[in-house]
Amino acid sequence: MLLQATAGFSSKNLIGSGSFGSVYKGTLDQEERLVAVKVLNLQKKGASKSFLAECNALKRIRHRKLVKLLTCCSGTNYKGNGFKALCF
Ligand SMILES: Nc1ncnc2c1ncn2[C@@H]1O[C@H](COP(=O)(O)OP(=O)(O)OP(=O)(O)O)[C@@H](O)[C@H]1O
Repeated sequence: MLLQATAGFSSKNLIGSGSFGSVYKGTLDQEERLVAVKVLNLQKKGASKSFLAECNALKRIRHRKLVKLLTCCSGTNYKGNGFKALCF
């Protein structure tokens, strides 16, 4: 779903990058909802920890000045490599 939403994590959809990953613009098909998808670079030391910390902190927070965390996604990709992403 996220692969489709971001046109295969295309560089055209890349919004920015931080210490632990890249953020892509995406559109969720069904609702045509515009989202930001942060894909963690699991090669970076501390990326998994950062993912968990961000999930845990943001799932509980609702604030008009903070983007809403829609979902967290953790698993393996089609190559069998770890994949972690946050969807805002
Ligand atoms: N929800 C979002 N909507 C739009 N752009 C975003 C969103 N989240 C992040 N970005 C863009 O992607 C960039 C990278 O974000 P990311 O959260 O990975 O790192 P950061 O918080 O900027 O830096 P660091 O990881 O070093 O603390 C941001 O600087 C911003 O330009």
